Amino acid sequence: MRIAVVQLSYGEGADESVAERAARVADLVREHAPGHDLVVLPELWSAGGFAVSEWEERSQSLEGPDLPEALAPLREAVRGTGAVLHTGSVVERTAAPGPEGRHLRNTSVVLDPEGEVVATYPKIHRFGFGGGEPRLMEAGGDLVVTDLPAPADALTVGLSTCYDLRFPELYRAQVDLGAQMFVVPAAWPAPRVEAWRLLLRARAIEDQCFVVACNTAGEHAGIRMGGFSAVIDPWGTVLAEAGTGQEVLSVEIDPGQVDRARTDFPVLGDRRL
Ligand SMILES: NC(=O)CCC(=O)C(=O)O
Repeated sequence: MRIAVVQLSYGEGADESVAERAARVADLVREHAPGHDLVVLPELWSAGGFAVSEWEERSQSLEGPDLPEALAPLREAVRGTGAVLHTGSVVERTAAPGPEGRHLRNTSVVLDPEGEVVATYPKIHRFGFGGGEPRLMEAGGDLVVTDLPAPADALTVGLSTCYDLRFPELYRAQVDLGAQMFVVPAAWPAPRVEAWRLLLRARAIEDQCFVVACNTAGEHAGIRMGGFSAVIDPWGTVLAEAGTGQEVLSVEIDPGQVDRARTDFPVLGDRRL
């Protein structure tokens, strides 16, 4: 199974519109998706992970048959490449308010090779300590563990987003639902990037899963993003890691490694609840 991790940079076009940024990202998908089974983009690239004041204006509706402005060009880009596309996440605008009365969520969207939506995941743990996401967004309430369509169907995948990484019980719950690989889009800043690198490896080791993690690079809203996207195997070995700029990782993984690791070193069987 070959995976492409597209670590996007906000770079010089930090003030680009949603349409301009989506066109730029679609070009990257068109260029890099061929030859890959799964392509992964980072969290909130169309709205800006920390551009809180722009979230409302840049929010996207996922209701109805047509994809919104940020995702429609990606549908066109992935068609014909043969890859499944994890589009990272968007600021989703819902018609009905959620339990806390808000209309926004941080929602990941996965497209099949025809560009149809096959999975969504509203982020459960909101980052901001009372500001940012907890102030403006509803929290997701459901674990999402799913078998992606072919050709990315070799492993059962658990979806999570950025700050979720700090909550190991989420990942253990996903393992209990069958997860063999965690896909984690992120907008994780540079000052805490060593925590990001460590937690990615910890989740891989403790849950004996592949971790596919796609962070953002560059700077926006005065925050420098951390980069260091990575693909990590179930033993915690880093198979590939990006630097701090825009970069695309292309990594071949052996899906059989999950079952082999869990058989050869059956630590999950020693849990005491
Ligand atoms: N977008 C996020 O969830 C940021 C998380 C973060 O910066 C941290 O956990 O540290």
